[in-house]
Amino acid sequence: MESILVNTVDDTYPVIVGSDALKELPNHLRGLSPSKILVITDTNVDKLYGHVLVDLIGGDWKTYKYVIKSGEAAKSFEMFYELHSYALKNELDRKSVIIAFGGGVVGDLSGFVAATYMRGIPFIQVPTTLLAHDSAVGGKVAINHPEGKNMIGAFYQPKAVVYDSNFLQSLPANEMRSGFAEVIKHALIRSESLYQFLFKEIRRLDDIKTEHLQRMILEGIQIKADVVSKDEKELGLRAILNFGHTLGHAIEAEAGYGKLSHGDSIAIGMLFATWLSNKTLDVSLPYHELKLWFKEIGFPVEVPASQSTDQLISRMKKDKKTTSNQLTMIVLKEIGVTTSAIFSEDELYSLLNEWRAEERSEKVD
Ligand SMILES: NC(=O)c1ccc[n+]([C@@H]2O[C@H](COP(=O)([O-])OP(=O)(O)OC[C@H]3O[C@@H](n4cnc5c(N)ncnc54)[C@H](O)[C@@H]3O)[C@@H](O)[C@H]2O)c1
Ligand SMILES: O=C(O)C(=O)C[C@@H](O)[C@H](O)[C@H](O)COP(=O)(O)O
Ligand SMILES: [Zn+2]
Repeated sequence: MESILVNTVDDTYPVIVGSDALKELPNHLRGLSPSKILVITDTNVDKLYGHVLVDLIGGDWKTYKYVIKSGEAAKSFEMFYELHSYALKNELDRKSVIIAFGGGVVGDLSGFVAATYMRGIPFIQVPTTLLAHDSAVGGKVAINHPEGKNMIGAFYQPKAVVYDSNFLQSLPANEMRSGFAEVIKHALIRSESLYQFLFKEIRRLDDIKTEHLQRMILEGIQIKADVVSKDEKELGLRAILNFGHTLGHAIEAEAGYGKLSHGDSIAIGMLFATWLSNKTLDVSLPYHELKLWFKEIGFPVEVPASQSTDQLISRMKKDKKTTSNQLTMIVLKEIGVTTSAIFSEDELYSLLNEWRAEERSEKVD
């Protein structure tokens, strides 16, 4: 078992990682002396593991459980309101603790409820997806708006993250792929050696060796923890964690929440950002190698044909990194080294169109 620390302005918290990490949860709860506990989970996780968590903590503390319908649609204002009503009905107070037990959807939603209930109560992340090696760490909590991803939210750090890799054994293939996109992101922005390792060893996701999985989770979390510890509220450096997300979020929202996974969407976004790096900086990143690898893994590698460049640019304009109509893209100077590039709406429109046209013509050739 490993413990990685995240240092924030107000606090330092551990990310406990490993098989059987879950047994550390009661210790962390004891440290918080909760008056009550609210476990928020989703229908799939509850079916598989609901009893495990309740058996572990239910004897020691008055515990409530709220099960949301699985899927991205739950990151909604309605569900946020519903959870607040449930917490009020059951008289949770300021010493109550929320446990987010699930993937990034449960984590983002529950974290935002914790951030806002009575102006903030403690919460612990117990992630159950590969993607959540990213989402559970760093305190970005949010719900979606039809206009855009994570538009209503906060920076609100958990008291601890307990990441038990045993949960990943039941994760469906498409969800492993979605999480793997964020692992690749962490490598591309911060670690050439992690990228080389992933590229060499991981050609398919249904037979990942345990030690390979452990390595990618640990290094991914270390990268995330390091960036967040240096820039908790995205005043500068943290924006690198958004590599692939400017286009990726636009694609995800345009498809309709839950239609295309977060990871699949940002995989397309990362390909565009890599192409854009080659096009606009004096660099030659292995774009074609990356694209072929993505295809082999099963990622979509193009923007859905039904989405127009117009629609996408209008969504990208609303990205949180945009200021005064200038769109910011995180690009790569080399693998493991990023910089940011600013574009006007028209410039980015032309570049996105050019990339899409090139991809179409390559398919025909
Ligand atoms: N806050 C952040 O920093 C951050 C970072 C990355 C992504 N995100 C957000 O995370 C969300 C995506 O998270 P996700 O990919 O974990 O999605 P998710 O929470 O929807 O989980 C994916 C699916 O897997 C199921 N599942 C979860 N754990 C399981 C398990 N152990 N076994 C079997 N099935 C299981 C879920 O029920 C769901 O159907 C998006 O909303 C994205 O915007 C947030
Ligand atoms: O932690 C961060 O910072 C990230 O950008 C991580 C991303 O993987 C994640 O999808 C995040 O929710 C995106 O944030 P947003 O600010 O673009 O909504
Ligand atoms: Zn992401």
